[in-house]
Amino acid sequence: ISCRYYCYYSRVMKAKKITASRRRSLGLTQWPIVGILPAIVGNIHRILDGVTALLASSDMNFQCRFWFAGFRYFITCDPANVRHIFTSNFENYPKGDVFAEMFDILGGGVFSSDGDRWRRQRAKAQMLMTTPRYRAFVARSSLDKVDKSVLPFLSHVASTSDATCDLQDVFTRWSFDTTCNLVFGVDPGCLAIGLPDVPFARAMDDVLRTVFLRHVMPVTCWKSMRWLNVGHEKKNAEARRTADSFVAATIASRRAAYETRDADKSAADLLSSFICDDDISNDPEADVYIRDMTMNLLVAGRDATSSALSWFMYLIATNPRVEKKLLEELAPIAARKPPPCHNNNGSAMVSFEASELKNLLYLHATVCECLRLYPSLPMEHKAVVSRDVLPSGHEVRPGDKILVFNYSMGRMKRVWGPDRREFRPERWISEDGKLRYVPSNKFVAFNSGPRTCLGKEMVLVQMKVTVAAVAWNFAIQVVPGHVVEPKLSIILHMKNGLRVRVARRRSSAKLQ
Ligand code: HEM
Repeated sequence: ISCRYYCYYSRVMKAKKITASRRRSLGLTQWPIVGILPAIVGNIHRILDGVTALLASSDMNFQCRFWFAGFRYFITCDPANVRHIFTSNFENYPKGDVFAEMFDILGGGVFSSDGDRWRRQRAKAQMLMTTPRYRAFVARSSLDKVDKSVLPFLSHVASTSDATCDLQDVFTRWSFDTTCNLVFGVDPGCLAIGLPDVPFARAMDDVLRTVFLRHVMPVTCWKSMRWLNVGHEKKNAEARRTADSFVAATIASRRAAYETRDADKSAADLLSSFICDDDISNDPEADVYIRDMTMNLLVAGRDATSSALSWFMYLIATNPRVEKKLLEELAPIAARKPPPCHNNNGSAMVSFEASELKNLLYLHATVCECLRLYPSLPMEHKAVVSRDVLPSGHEVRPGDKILVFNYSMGRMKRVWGPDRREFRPERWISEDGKLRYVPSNKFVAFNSGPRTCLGKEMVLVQMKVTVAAVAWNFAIQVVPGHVVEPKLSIILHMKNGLRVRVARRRSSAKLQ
């Protein structure tokens, strides 16, 4: 971001009665010509906490612009504005063309499209993802993956001499395999002892890295690089070829299987459902539609889920009080399982069915609390169609960009109270022991309004099945000295991974 950063942020600050000394304490001195650009560049490594501090001091909203490029940004984490932008005046705030271009990997799929196209894609995906058959498939395959991959892998790590691994890498592999299986009905086997290199997974990493760089580079710059086919844009083009050929080959072989009647008629993965759907199959553009839809679900699901799992295990490992309460909640279910081989993984390890975990209040509260503090998508991007005045009193105009900071929302005193920085699942439980209702414009981890995450129910099942089994069977400890901090990315990954020491729990030690 090598530009003069002009903003009328100072006017907003003044309006909000923020003193110059307070601004200086945030490192936000207004310099002549360059404005607060030095502060932004100097804090780029901690941009999420920097923006959070700024939002906390400016009543949860501020506005700024890059004059040289004609960009105006409105930055917010105000629940009233979120309700307005995501729900009450939804039609005025699409994702916009720039977003669709940055995410060109998604084609015209549900995640990046707007208007009627988005509506049709969403309705179709929602219909297929909410059937009892698909829900049962999610529950079954999540448990299967835990039994056959996650527990054996961690057991192997625990038996090695240093017993350490990067848990974030484990969950990214887990998530890729699981999402591929749910979307394509194929498990690429990324999470296996030896951690094999899978070209499709590597290609998806390269593509998403490029999407992030497109968010932080001037548009003309990355577009020129794309045109010249150099740097990360060149790598991206190669990665897209790998990803597209995997998807095209998978669609072609599944279609062939259906045509020769070799296909597994009981398959519940989304690709099979799309191929069997008459509306989609009769469309002359069916393969493009299926390619876009499946690629969108893969991109939407994979990294968000692995990020959530990594932060969950980090929070449990560093909060023994919460870990103990979770194990106490799981203990009666584990006790009901017949000894000595408690489940279908052939070992003495215990795993839990989705149906057994469905009503566990503390487990649910812990997942929500984790996503409050560490939402997998730390910010969201909206365009403005016509002039509007937001509930905060700020005016936005066509051409403005709105960035909603989900990460900051979870850290606002006015939204979550003075203990907002504490990891305290109890805040989700009411005095009468029920789950407390929290509106989605305040808990934005899964978005709010008509574009609410389509994978929400599915991911809650996957997360609970996985974290319950890992926490019950293994004591996870962050390797001393390992620094855990957010990475600069569109997904809230950990910059240095999550280096942990893994030990099998003895039954007698589980509740100590
Ligand atoms: C912990 C995991 C997840 C989190 C925190 C999460 C969060 C979100 C958020 C914040 C959005 C809105 C993004 C935006 O508009 O820019 C979104 C959209 C979406 N998510 Fe998720 N997601 C997760 C997992 C999944 C999974 C596993 C799937 C399905 C495979 C999925 C499918 C979608 C889809 C299709 C959309 C687009 C909805 C639309 O625009 O109408 N998500 N998700």
